[in-house]
Amino acid sequence: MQSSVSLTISGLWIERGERDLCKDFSFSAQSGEVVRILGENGAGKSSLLKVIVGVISPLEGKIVYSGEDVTLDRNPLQRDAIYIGHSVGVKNLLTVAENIRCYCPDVSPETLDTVLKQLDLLDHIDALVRTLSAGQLRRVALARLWLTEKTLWLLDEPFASLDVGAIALLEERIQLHVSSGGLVVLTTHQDLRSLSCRDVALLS
Ligand SMILES: Nc1ncnc2c1ncn2[C@@H]1O[C@H](COP(=O)(O)OP(=O)(O)OP(=O)(O)O)[C@@H](O)[C@H]1O
Repeated sequence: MQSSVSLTISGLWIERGERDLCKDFSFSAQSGEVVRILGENGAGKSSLLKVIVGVISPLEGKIVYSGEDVTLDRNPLQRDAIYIGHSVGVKNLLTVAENIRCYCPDVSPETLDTVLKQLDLLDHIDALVRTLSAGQLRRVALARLWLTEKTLWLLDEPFASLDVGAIALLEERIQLHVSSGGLVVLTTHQDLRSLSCRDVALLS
């Protein structure tokens, strides 16, 4: 994991489906922080994360990652980042283990077992992910999050579909990640129990 990172967004303007989102939006964050993007349904929170990771392009604005202008080329940021969106990014025709190995090819069988056990997925290790529940699918994405050693976590509604135990586990892991130099930008409509975040509001 890279030791210290920062993200600065200035003058951002996103247009989606002829709607203006985040007009003249700016924020800055650095290693050690959890930034929670707040806003009503449709305010543009998911769109903002997609812009940061480079899935969609803004109309205007500047994105600087760890001192480097990445507005036109998000590669330096993408190398350090993991983005988990609403659809969690699993391949339906692969098993749980195969899905995780797609992203983490070097994971040892022991480490994989340990993480799947923590997430209560060990009994499903050879199950096709299309046979899993919504919460279990999200747990597969969390296994990926634990195992890929990325500094910048971009998480869109990461607590969705999780039960109380998994929410507590995720809050704990996020806290641990930022304590060891990570940076987390997330969206959630969920009340968080133990996680301290800095709130950044997106006005619609
Ligand atoms: N693929 C798309 N094409 C056109 N417009 C889109 C697309 N995706 C989202 N939008 C529009 O962009 C706006 C912002 O959507 P976005 O998903 O970013 O909001 P959000 O704040 O994450 O909402 P929620 O809290 O409901 O998840 C909405 O008006 C939505 O209709």
